Amino acid sequence: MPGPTASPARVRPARVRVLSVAGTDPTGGAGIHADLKSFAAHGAYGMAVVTALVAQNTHGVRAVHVPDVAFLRAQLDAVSDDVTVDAVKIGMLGTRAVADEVAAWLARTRPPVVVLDPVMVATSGDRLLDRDAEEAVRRLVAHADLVTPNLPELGVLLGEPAARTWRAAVDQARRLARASAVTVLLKGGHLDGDASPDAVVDATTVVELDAVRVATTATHGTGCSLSAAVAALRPRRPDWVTAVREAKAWLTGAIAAGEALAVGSGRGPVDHLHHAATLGAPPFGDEAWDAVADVRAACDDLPFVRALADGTLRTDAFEAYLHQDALYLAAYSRVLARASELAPDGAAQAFWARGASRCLDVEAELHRDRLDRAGRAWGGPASAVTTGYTDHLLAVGARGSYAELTAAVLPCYWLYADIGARVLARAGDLGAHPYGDWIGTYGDPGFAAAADEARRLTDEAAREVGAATRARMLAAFVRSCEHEVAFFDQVDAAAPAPRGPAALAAAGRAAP
Ligand SMILES: Nc1ncnc2c1ncn2[C@@H]1O[C@H](COP(=O)(O)OP(=O)(O)O)[C@@H](O)[C@H]1O
Ligand SMILES: Cc1ncc(COP(=O)(O)OP(=O)(O)O)c(N)n1
Repeated sequence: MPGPTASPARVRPARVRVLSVAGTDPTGGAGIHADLKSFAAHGAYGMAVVTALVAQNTHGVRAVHVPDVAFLRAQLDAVSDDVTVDAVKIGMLGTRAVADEVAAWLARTRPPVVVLDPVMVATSGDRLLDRDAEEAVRRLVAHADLVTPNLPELGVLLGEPAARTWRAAVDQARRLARASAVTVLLKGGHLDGDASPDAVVDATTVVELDAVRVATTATHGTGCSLSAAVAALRPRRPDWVTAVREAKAWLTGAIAAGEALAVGSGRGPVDHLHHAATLGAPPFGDEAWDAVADVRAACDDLPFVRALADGTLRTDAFEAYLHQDALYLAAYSRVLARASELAPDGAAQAFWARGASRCLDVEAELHRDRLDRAGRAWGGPASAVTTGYTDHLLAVGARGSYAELTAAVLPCYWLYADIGARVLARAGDLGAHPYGDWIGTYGDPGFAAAADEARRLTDEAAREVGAATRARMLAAFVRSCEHEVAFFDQVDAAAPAPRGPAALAAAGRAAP
């Protein structure tokens, strides 16, 4: 019977509400304990229903007690009668009766996201699922959206021997995905070698996620922690691949930090909160802005910026700058499109996509309204400075995470708007100014609002990353600010006028 306090659908919750249905680990490395830490590490509100009480530690399992299924049902119903569940992660089930009870509850309640970690045998070799329950777990796959087997578990789900190679395992995962209409997160932790790849496999596609194997003893509960992280992320991420990629990057960091916890003398747990150094840290934007105080101060004294503001900049120097700006914007548009592709939600995706489109409009305007009218052949190559900047952005886009990319693209919004505001203030009467119409665009409230939103999205992304990624964000931001300054400085406003890109090339400043 629905309880009187069921959450009203119209209230938008501050956090996603994620339920773990799993066994216990009193040393806190696996089972519901690991799941709840993973949920918290990803900003979710965690809940737990216990399927089995397990006396275990970092060396192995000593005893398992499975309470009566009527009590399991009471726990499950107590949650779902009262709380809106945004995602469920299912772990250790223990017995056939438990697996069937959970399947019946899923059929009744139909949670929007169901992740099934088909836990069968702990890495210590201890069984966590009765042999006669394997068929019940196979039936449970039909209720799941994502199933996360390791290599031996995948074999059992198919009723086949475990794959001995990664290729054979991917083939098995594809067959399971097709037969059960489920997405499979195939985990490669049991492979030999230097890599620990995973793959997200559905009926038509295989996306392999590479990772180096961390040399460590801290791998207890890795499978629990990964599936819980994916369940916590999926309601806020556009697809499984995005959620898994993010969860796996986090898990690799958690594994690397695990031994430092010094928990137990066997195979120890991972550090779920390895990114805790960034919890409670100031907003990324505040830290980043302080870090580039020198760079910002240097901007106002650049000959180009001074000459632009006081109107003494030569026309052809200004046009050479605009030509490079047009080339830059074409590449920057692609980088913003990549940010849109990686964005965690629809609003961020739309924001970066609008930015990408706007860059192309501005690039076209530059040619239509200024460069083509100037009558010179502005078709030459990007300068070394422009290429250096765009290569940096494209590299972060190709290799970095969403958070790093937001930090790399932010200076083009924020630092540019900041410099522009001071040029505008120094320029005086724009009607009498030779570049008044251009400088006037620095006061565009639409651009200021876009810069604010880019900063807000970057702060938001920074709140979800660990210390190492935040450091890479800062490095990417500082590097982009340095490129912004070099970009303004590439046309020497004081020297005899360069004749467009050909002159820049002749001076040894253009890209080959
Ligand atoms: N030493 C390691 N270094 C990096 N990643 C690892 C390591 N061991 C396991 N993983 C990762 O941990 C996750 C759990 O993998 P696996 O050990 O295969 O599952 P389970 O814990 O269910 O047996 C996977 O993402 C896997 O790639
Ligand atoms: C209660 C409980 N559930 C699951 C496991 C298995 O954990 P897993 O993440 O698969 O990793 P290992 O600990 O087996 O490496 C468990 N031990 N206890």
